Amino acid sequence: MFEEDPVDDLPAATLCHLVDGDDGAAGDGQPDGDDGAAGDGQPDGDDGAAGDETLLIHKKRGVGSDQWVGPGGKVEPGETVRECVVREVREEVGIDVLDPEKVGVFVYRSDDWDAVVHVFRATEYAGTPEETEEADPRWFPVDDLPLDEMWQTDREWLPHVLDGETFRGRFVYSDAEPQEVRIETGVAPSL
Ligand SMILES: CNc1ncnc2c1ncn2[C@@H]1O[C@H](COP(=O)(O)OP(=O)(O)OP(=O)(O)O)[C@@H](O)[C@H]1O
Repeated sequence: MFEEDPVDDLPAATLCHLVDGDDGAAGDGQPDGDDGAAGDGQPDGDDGAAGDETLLIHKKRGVGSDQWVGPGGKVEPGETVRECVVREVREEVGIDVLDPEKVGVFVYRSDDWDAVVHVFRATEYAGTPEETEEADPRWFPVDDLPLDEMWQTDREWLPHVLDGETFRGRFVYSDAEPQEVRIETGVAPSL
């Protein structure tokens, strides 16, 4: 899938999709939010009524600003992708992800930025997500994502990732519109 891309020469970036179920497994030992209020930094969930939720950020700046996206960012020199995703989630929303697992990878090409994006899924974290200069976090039900305000290609792979599947993809954008979309699911997310 990436034969045409000199992936070793592309900048690397990460994304984290934190999934919090209603089984009490995730979180920091505190009760999950129980008032159902959106944007309280707590997943709904310990009343058995809600399904899984995932943490998205409304990005205030940088690539993809003004959209909802998983927390993440660019890999720094000398850093592994796993170290990057842990650092970026801490910087952007103030929590520590404890069990990030790489579940996907995609090559992104556009008019002004190319990258290899490493996608992680996590279910365990410590702390409470908080708004920062970079990001406004909010929990969304996995079956009610704000897809109209996300990268268009997220809809191709994010439901698979939230379902625990792996994927590889290649997305070419021009004028903020996808021109080429290739995806394989159920494959090792190597690179
Ligand atoms: C179809 N294309 C895409 N779909 C979904 N997400 C995408 C993406 N292309 C880039 N991304 C993510 O966008 C962030 C950029 O990084 P960004 O936040 O600008 O970097 P970083 O936090 O290091 O910021 P500074 O450069 O220090 O400002 C980073 O998470 C990266 O994975």
